[in-house]
Amino acid sequence: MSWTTDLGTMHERWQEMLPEYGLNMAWKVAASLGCLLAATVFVLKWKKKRLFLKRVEQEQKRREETVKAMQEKVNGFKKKNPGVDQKRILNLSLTELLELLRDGSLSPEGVLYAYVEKALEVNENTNCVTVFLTDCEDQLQELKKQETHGPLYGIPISVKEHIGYKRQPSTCGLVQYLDDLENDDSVAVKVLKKQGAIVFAKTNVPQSLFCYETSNPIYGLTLNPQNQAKCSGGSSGGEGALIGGGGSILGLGSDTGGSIRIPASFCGVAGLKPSTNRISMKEVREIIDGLTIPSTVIGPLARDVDSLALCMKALLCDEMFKLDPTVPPLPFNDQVYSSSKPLRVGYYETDGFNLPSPGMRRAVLETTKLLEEAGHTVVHFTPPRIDYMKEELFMRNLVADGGATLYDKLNKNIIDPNLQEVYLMSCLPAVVRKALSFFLKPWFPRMARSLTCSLGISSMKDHWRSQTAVQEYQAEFIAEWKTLELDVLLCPMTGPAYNIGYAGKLLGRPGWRRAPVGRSMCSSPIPGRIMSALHEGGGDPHQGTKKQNIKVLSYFRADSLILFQPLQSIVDYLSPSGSVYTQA
Ligand SMILES: CCCCCCCCCCCCCC(=O)O
Repeated sequence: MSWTTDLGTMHERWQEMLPEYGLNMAWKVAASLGCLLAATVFVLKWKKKRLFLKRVEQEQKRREETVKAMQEKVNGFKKKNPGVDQKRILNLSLTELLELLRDGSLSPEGVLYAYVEKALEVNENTNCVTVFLTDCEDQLQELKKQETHGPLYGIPISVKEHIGYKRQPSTCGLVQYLDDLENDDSVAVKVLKKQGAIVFAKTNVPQSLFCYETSNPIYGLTLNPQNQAKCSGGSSGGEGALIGGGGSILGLGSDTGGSIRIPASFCGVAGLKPSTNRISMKEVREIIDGLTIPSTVIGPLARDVDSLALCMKALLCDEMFKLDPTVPPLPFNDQVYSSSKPLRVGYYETDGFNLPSPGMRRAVLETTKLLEEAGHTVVHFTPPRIDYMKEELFMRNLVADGGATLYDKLNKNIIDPNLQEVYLMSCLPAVVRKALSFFLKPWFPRMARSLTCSLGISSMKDHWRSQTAVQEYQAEFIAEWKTLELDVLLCPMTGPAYNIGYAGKLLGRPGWRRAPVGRSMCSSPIPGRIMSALHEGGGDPHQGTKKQNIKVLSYFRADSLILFQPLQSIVDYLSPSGSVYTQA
């Protein structure tokens, strides 16, 4: 064989091998790139998790230090003042406590440390405090400088975690906000201080606030103070647990779709969701900035209805109207509050969408009887088109961007187990949600509708249409209300408290099924608790009407919480009961 023939054969063989060799090579390169990519993703994820956990660990340490510092302050005070009767102080109602503070029988220090000591104990049992505010001694000094005693003189108060407090983060349970310390107090906190209150703790929230189970990867899970197998509800679950356990006499929470009302119900305390922008939202962190329908509002939680009214009276003052001129300058209407005129009370046991628990249904009916015996007129009320309101109006507007903002906020975090489903839903591309909705429709019509609503608003035209639909629904609700000439509406409330893990699960599955939640998710009711809620309303302050129209009927001993709602509150939030989205 000649030299040239050799070369020719080699060339031919090379030509034959090339495709195979090239293909093998391509596979190898692709596989290596894939491995590299996977390894990079893994390393980045691992790094992110490590950074996250490190930052969380630092925050937990900081939190522990505030616990220790507060314990030391309590010990120091008790050593110097051995005669202070903590038990007596804790048993006083807010009105009684204020009286004794004003006449000097009790000192603000004595009251503060009695509550801090109890709060430390409740926190130990329920994990409800995110941070103790160790500057409370400075606040006591400031209080001494005040010339007159404000309406909350010497009252220790707790606030929900996302309500701004200077030099503290407002995280909403999200790690990216841990280093974003507030430069100043929020308006609500400034007003509380001005009125004589001592703010001593910030309380726990669910991750992102969009959940009815108070749990997040930074501060952990908050338990129910009455029964540790139960959750405290959310999103003001830290407040509910602290007040329900006796560690605070008054607190501020916030509510978009039940976040004051549900923890109040679960923890056996009273709560008020006031009308939109009644209390300033300045320097209160919101998850979806710019969300106006539905809107978030700050409101008080306390042991009884009188304390809620007292807190509202104190907050609705010139100081707040001056600090935040967007808040309508309407003071509390005491005349309406203390009126004993018989009322026309509308009621319903179920809104036809959410099934009440048996205890709740019974409580509503027993309450109607008590109201009649007390001389009020009770009329049955059918809330109009609740499924439409909850799905098309509330849900669609809440996630008008299809969940994109929520996804952005959660994405920087380890996702709390209670938020997994919501997170997953917000990750799903629109086309997948549409397809899922289509296939699920015959078997799970509610779930299918929820998926469609989770797509949000697709265009400006759609947005205006949705706003009009909200206005039309409000008009429909008002018309129904006026036909029956109602003063107030008595509604069932979500509760009794759910076992741990269930309140969170409900969020990702709005409207999947009509499950007998009363039986499957709640077990025994909380016996003999005083539970009540009150709602505030009146003419639209922006339109210059004068009535503030607070109605407080009374409170009742029942095994379930009852909700009283005057008209404005309902129309404001499109939410005729606190049980929105909780019992699907
Ligand atoms: C695409 C994402 C779907 C997200 C579903 C969100 C459900 C919203 C529940 C509303 C919770 C409101 C809590 C509150 O009252 O502050």
